Amino acid sequence: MSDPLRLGIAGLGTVGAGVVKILEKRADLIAARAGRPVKVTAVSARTQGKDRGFDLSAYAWEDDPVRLAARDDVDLVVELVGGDNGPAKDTIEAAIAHGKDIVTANKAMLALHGQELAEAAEAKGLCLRFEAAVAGGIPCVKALTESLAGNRIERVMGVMNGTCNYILTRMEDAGLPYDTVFAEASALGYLEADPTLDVGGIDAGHKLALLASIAYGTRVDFEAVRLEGIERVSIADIRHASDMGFKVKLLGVARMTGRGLEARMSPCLVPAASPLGQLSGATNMVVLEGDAVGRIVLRGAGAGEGPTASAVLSDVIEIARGTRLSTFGQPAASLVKGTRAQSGSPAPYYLRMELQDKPGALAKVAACLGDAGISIDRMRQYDHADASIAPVILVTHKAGRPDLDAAIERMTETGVLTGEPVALRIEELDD
Ligand SMILES: NC(=O)C1=CN([C@@H]2O[C@H](COP(=O)(O)OP(=O)(O)OC[C@H]3O[C@@H](n4cnc5c(N)ncnc54)[C@H](O)[C@@H]3O)[C@@H](O)[C@H]2O)C=CC1
Ligand SMILES: N[C@@H](CC=O)C(=O)O
Ligand code: NA
Repeated sequence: MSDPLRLGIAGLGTVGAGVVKILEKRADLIAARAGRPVKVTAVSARTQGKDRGFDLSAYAWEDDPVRLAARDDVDLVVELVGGDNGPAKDTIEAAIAHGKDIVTANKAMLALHGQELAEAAEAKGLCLRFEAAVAGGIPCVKALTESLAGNRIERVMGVMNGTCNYILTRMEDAGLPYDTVFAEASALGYLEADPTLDVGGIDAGHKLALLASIAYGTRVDFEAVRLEGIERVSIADIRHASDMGFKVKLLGVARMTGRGLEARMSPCLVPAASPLGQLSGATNMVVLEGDAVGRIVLRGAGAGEGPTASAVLSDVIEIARGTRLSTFGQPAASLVKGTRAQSGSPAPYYLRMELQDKPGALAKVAACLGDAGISIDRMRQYDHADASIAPVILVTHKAGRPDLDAAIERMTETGVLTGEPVALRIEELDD
């Protein structure tokens, strides 16, 4: 058997500890599949004296992950420190400077700095791989990069933040308001240290930006992703959506249009009976559509020790086998700067608003939509405890988002609204 591949693991938290445990438990199986042993030689974390479920004394210790990346007995650096800058980025840069391949799960850093890091690594003939960074255990990066390499990718879609999907499905199942379920998610340890990353759609936006780069051969452009979080989705929206045969999902969609790259991560209504509509709890789903293959639906755990470590190991074993793939499926230097589509394709929208309950209020709202060229498909006024307020649900025919935003602005100017309307796109999955 060939020489071992020697790993330096930076970060021994949920994912890093999971990687070490699988490498210890499945050493023979991994060696057989890789054609050579895969061994951890050195590790780094903030605290050394902590029980992580394995014997740390078997590995050399470094306080500083940058020093770990420079060690002569490390061939491949596994970056599991996290954060879009600071020690994680320093570690990867040090690995590149010292000629080491890199595997990371760090979507935030790659979404912001992936282009420069991939170019720097590839300029030195090194691999920088990131299967765990997108939808954790779901092998969507490899599916796009390898299995679907012969396709023109028509659309990439998905639910890529388990925390948001947990919150939305729990609100529906238990009939609980957003704030209560958010507190539950926090108590369960689901939320990132900065919860806005989850509920603001940022974490999922990072993941979509990475998949879009592979799918369309464009430089990673997180700024191109139009982001909207789930904070304003209410139990009322979830119930109304359900009455109409829809579920509310934080949905990411990327597609290349004649107007440029359309990429958005926002709460949308999707048909309840579709695979995306059926997705419950913290599970993720990635839907890939290729011109030759058609639609592929991948469903599984997007986070957690085992699933994320599984994805990290898929990259480690790929490199151990001698397979050397570009980070984004083609040389990073050949990725083009994509044009950003200024707005998404037209779609029907669900609108919930509260009006002053007085003559002519609804007519003014309808006129604002009509003036913006938006036609109403369905409308419903429902009961409210406060008799001075009239809550209204509207579903529009297909409309462009800029037109809808202009109409909402004009509605606000009329003074008949008692709060900011909620507008949710109804995603047409089969067009
Ligand atoms: N936890 C999960 O389910 C998933 C995590 N990821 C990504 O994997 C990466 C790691 O995540 P977790 O394991 O959850 O994080 P964690 O917070 O559990 O662990 C981070 C580790 O890095 C170490 N660390 C932090 N700063 C350090 C420094 N300056 N020097 C040395 N060590 C330092 C900590 O001591 C800890 O061992 C992140 O980029 C995260 O976004 C991706 C998918 C899922
Ligand atoms: N916060 C993320 C964790 C994995 O990326 C999520 O909820 O999906
Ligand atoms: Na993945």
